[in-house]
Amino acid sequence: MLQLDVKTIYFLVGLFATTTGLVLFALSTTGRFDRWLKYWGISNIATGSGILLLTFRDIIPDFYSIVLANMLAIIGYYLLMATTQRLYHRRRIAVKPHLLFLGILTVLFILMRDADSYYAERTVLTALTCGFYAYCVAKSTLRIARKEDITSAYLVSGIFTVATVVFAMRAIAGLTHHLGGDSVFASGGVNMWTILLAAIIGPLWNMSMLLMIMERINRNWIGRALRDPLTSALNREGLKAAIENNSMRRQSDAHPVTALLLVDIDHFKQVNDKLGHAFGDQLLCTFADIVHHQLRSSDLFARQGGDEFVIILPASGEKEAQDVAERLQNSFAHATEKLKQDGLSITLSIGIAVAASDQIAHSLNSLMEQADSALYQSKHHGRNRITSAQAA
Ligand SMILES: Nc1nc2c(ncn2[C@@H]2O[C@H](COP(=O)(O)OP(=O)(O)OP(=O)(O)O)[C@@H](O)[C@H]2O)c(=O)[nH]1
Repeated sequence: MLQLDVKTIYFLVGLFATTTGLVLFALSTTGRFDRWLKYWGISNIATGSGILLLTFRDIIPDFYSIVLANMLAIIGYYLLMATTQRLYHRRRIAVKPHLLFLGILTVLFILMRDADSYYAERTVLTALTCGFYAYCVAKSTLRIARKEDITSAYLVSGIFTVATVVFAMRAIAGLTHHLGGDSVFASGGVNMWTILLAAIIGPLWNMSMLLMIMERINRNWIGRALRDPLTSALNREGLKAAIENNSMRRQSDAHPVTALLLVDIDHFKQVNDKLGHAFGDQLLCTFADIVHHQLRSSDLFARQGGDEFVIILPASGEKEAQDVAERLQNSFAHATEKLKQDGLSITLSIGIAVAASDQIAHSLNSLMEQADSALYQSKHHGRNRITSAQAA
């Protein structure tokens, strides 16, 4: 019959976290990963070695098996929070308030290095601090899940929510003297349950973090393959893929028509010739920003090539398309006002075509042709115009 005492479980949990951390850290030194992998590796090493040190109680001095052990566990959680914050914000993270929190706790722990007293207080403090960081991880991974539509980030967030609850239980048990004994290795009460849960949660969160990062990288690459790198508008492939997505079909019952706008910047070549290619690039980005601000989340925006763009407005007819076209012309005229000083009058020519929403995926080419003829009419009649295919 297999018999595991609490100390052995602690040892195994510590060993697993430390070795996982060492592997992650070794990988991070290859320079092939962003800094988050280093944080994640060190976080595992710190938490794991803290737990391992705990199991050497009575073998090594109390300072190492109590003060240092608890501090390492807290630092490990802190770095885990830093990892997920870095993943969320991508750039810098706000470290100062957290370092202050960590500093206060360090002082408290050093005041409590007496092995035989303050066991419950120590447990409460460690549980509250680690619980706080686990809560921060749950919150930032939930944000990643929602903002970037990453399913496995929900899993990470769920696991850390459970971890937060486990730490809260431990803190409450410490405060109400229900820890199950006066040592961290007591095999009764909440103490036993929390270490068992930690043994399950540890491997699970490492696995789910890995899944989250893989899914994120995957989405990032797919996103890049379907977008124009300069303006972040969809490219042709991206537009096709988005149309095949059933979002437009879902809306077709309530709103049977979809409008397509083909937009071309007038005299764009003159911008390149007079102000340089880099300025031309900037103008394309300005136009893309204006469009991104004007459109609804269900609308599609793609770059056809050069200075020509496509906008698809699901659940919109002729009238809505005209309104959007006019708004774009006005905003663009406002944004390019200063170019008049350089003798450049940069405007937008637009062609509009409308089709039944449930036909859009099949009739995209013919709709494009209609919008293209309408755009040609806009150019032909002096530019800075909006022409509908029905009128053309
Ligand atoms: N800066 C920059 N220019 C580009 C890019 N792609 C295409 N172009 C330039 O865009 C210009 C488009 O010129 P045309 O198609 O003649 O259009 P236009 O000058 O706007 O003339 P009209 O459409 O007739 O008003 C060309 O000079 C291309 O070299 C790009 O990514 N960046």
